[in-house]
Amino acid sequence: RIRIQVINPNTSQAMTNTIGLAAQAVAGPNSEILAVCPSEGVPSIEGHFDEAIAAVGVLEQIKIGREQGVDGHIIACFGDPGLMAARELARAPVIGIAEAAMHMATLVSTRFSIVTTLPRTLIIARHLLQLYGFSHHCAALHAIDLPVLALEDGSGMAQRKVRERCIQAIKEDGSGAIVLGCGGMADLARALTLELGVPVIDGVSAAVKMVESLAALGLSTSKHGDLDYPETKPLSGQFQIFNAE
Ligand SMILES: NC(=O)NC1=NC(=O)NC1=O
Repeated sequence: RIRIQVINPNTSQAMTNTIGLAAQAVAGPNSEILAVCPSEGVPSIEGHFDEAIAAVGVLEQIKIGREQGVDGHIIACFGDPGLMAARELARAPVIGIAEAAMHMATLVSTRFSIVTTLPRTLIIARHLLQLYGFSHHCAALHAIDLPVLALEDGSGMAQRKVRERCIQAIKEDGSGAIVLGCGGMADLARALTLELGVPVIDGVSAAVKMVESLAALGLSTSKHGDLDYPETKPLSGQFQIFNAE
């Protein structure tokens, strides 16, 4: 049996639920999903400032998961906030949903489009494309121009906008697949794939299957080199929780 910790880096319980259900829907019979979010932080992540705040909460959850002995961690925000820091802290694999969705998209298409939330977050997706080496795979990036939490307001407006943007991207971008650029869109991928007839990829479910694959292969985060545990030093104030026991 493996246990996968799925971290919603923002503090919105509704989005944590959406993300947890999407992870549960694809989890294998041997996998247990632990959906969590930071106890304090930012209700939604919509820029560099929010990401910096959220990263501390992600690291706190990574530490808790490590103490619980989880077999993998997922950072369920499209900016993959704190990913490399989390890999230093973790022993088990740590997968960000942006990297997971991008990797999957390259396996089923030559070029993909990204549909995300606010236009100002497009630069974060662009930075990740460069960091992961996928810039030339991404045909275009689109934003529905709604805040992240519009996905949880029950109106269906954000979901309709995502669908419209996907249809437009398929018509205009010359890409073969769509990557959904928000953890809160995780529940939309399967229906959109069926309706639109192209792979619409959610990073939460992609990451769950990647963690299961890594566990099955006996692979975990390398501690040889720059992802070794952080250097030991006396952390102060709110960060004392990270001091080695
Ligand atoms: N591009 C995004 O919408 N990023 C996100 N902000 C959140 O709070 N969750 C996400 O996935």
